[in-house]
Amino acid sequence: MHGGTRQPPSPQLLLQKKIARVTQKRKKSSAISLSSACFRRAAILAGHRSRGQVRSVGMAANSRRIVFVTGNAKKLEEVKQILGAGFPYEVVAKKVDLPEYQGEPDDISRAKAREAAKQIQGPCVVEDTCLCFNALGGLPGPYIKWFLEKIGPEGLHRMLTGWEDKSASAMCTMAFSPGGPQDEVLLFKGIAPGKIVDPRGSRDFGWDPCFQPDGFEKTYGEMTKEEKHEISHRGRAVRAMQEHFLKQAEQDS
Ligand SMILES: O=c1nc[nH]c2c1ncn2[C@H]1C[C@H](O)[C@@H](COP(=O)(O)OP(=O)(O)OP(=O)(O)O)O1
Ligand SMILES: [Mg+2]
Repeated sequence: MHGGTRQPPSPQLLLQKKIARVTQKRKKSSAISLSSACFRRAAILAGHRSRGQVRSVGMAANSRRIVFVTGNAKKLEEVKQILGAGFPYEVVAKKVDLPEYQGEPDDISRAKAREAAKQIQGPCVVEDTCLCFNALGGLPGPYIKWFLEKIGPEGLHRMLTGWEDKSASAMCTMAFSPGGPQDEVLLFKGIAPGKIVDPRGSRDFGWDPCFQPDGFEKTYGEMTKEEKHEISHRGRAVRAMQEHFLKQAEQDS
């Protein structure tokens, strides 16, 4: 790099600019709400609905909401924080205890989104979180919830006693269903590499105290929320989803 060269704008900054642009455009055109346009577009893209049919996906034409279906209040809090005030949707939570499916993460997220859409009778977003220990071939992976519940963050750390490799990755898969049982579910993934450590920091949220992301000396539990969201599995996945809907909104407006 030559002296004085400016750093390229961060992905967050670019995203904020896009949000501002789209929000501005929407203010100018009151013909159709942004989210409605996004959801309709997603349904069309999914290939199962023609332009004429998409209103039946269950999204009111003037709605500006994304229904996020989860049984976990902490996830909801984080998703809202990551989307931020600039996001032109209201995130509406629907607390449903969805089944804990087995299998590969993508299949689990798709099944979860379809089930959620069936239960709420309309388009929605769900997410599934995995914590994968490399020494264990990716386990506990999608089954982390039960491991955490039974043995806590200390136990997760102790599971790797006897293994030199403490590396792990946190993975969040956001899944959007346009609403219909046959509709294609769109997936947005975020992965954060790191390692499993003796727990440190806040015990507020799940396995946060025993996961230390690569490049940091702090665990998620020791980070501020802003620090965590900048690099976390969820931060990455939510921003990928946000980008997608904003791009669609820009094309639609
Ligand atoms: O950023 C995180 N930091 C620490 N712990 C976390 C995080 N994100 C999820 N977790 C925990 C919650 C649950 O014990 C398991 C994932 O299981 P997962 O099925 O995806 O979540 P859940 O059943 O609590 O909520 P949902 O109703 O959305 O399925 O890891
Ligand atoms: Mg769950």
